[in-house]
Amino acid sequence: KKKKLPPGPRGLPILGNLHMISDNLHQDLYKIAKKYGPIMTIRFGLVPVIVASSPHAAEQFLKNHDSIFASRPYNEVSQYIFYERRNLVSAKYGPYWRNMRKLCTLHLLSNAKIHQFQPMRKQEVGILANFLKQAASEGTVIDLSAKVASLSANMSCLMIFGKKYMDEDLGEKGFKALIQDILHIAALPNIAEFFPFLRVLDLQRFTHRMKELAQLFDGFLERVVDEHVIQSTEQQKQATDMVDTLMGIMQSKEAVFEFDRRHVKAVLLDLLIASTDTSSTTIEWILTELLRHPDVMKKLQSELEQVVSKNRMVEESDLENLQYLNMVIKEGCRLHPVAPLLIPHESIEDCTVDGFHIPKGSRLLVNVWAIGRDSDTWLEPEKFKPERFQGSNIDLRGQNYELLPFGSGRRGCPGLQLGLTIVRLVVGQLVHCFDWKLPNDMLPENIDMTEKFGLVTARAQHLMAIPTYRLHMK
Ligand code: HEM
Repeated sequence: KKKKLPPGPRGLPILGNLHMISDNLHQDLYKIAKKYGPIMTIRFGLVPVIVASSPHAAEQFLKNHDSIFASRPYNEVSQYIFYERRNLVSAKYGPYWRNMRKLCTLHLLSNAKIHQFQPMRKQEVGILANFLKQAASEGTVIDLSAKVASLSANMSCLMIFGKKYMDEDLGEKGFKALIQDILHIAALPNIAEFFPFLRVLDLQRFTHRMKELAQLFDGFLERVVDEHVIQSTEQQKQATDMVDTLMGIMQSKEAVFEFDRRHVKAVLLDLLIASTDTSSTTIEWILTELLRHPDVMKKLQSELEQVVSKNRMVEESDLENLQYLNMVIKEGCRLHPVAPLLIPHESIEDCTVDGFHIPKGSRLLVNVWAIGRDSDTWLEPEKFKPERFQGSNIDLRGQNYELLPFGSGRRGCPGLQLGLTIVRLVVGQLVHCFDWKLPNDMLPENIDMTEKFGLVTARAQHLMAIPTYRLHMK
């Protein structure tokens, strides 16, 4: 008896459904799923891809069959750039991933570690606020996307490497553009992966670019690690940043698995790439929605006035008391999950989901962008309305399958607590300290909302706005 695969559009010979895919993969899959249903199959070349597009489907894969779908597919980016998959993000499901994940959650992303970097976050957000205060007095238009990206890169560098690195420190294109290059290239369909026999031709010049990026980042990470080795021998310093922590683990030989300099570099690169653009892009989209909805901005400012007062800035200790801010963030993440298809998962054995046969080695994409727009789940899904979370216990930590900006289950984001703290603090501070106006009398409804798809999907156009300082403090 033939096993029943999930339905899907008929593919072309060899190409499969690749011809149906444009620049915004998540949007294309959303449209295709409307016809074929919340669990569907498409083919990228020779590779079967299962797409989950409803809360129920997400729960099936990420909870009920979590251990079967907890692996990651092979890809050339992790092979070339992430030290032959020695990082956490692209490690296969198994003992190596389990040990790595434990190491990261226990030593690098624990609550104690997050707390340790709190003064640094306060200082960096303070520096940005001072810059904006000056710009406000001069009526300058601010490139908010660029400012938030720099803030996030600075916070990531200070936490991971112990110091800030500037764009000039990495290649001609600069630090932030190169991180975006990795995220972009990692998300694009790579012909060499779908048609292994075409690999040698490198038709898209991806392999060439990956090797270039790998060399640039490796040179940079070598320098960072060397600097730390010199400092630790000269000053006997305590572990203060994540490089110190990882070097300490490497030297103590306490890791129960092979852990050498390549592993240290792979984890450092993982943390840098996983933390920088995710946080800044989430903030960028939420600020965009606030500028598009002045009434929501006003309501949030009034909450901030009540809880914090206009006599001081927002502190991290205020965050728990800012209920409306939390609703704004949930609503922003519902409409703009920055990883719209999560990171691809892969099944490690055959299984049956909702009566459909899913063969071993299938790629799984969970379209959380589509789930956030599911009209069976959300009332008026296209509208930005934080009030929909009033009195609701839907949270974004992975227990509620209608809202999964951080994924869920074994491969869910281990940096959730840190990422959420940064997003809440920065959005809260920028809205509390400043009123924001669009340049050239632009109307809120005219803000361009085009997306640029990548592993992290950002605004295609930078967000520009003019601040006015609004606190009573000098
Ligand atoms: C707002 C900020 C962030 C968002 C929205 C976010 C989102 C995500 C998503 C959607 C995944 C994939 C889940 C899956 O495949 O099922 C993920 C994985 C991951 N994230 Fe985050 N993330 C954020 C911040 C961070 C931070 C700050 C760090 C660390 C410093 C981090 C580290 C990781 C790692 C290491 C993984 C891979 C986990 C694994 O494969 O086992 N993330 N994140």
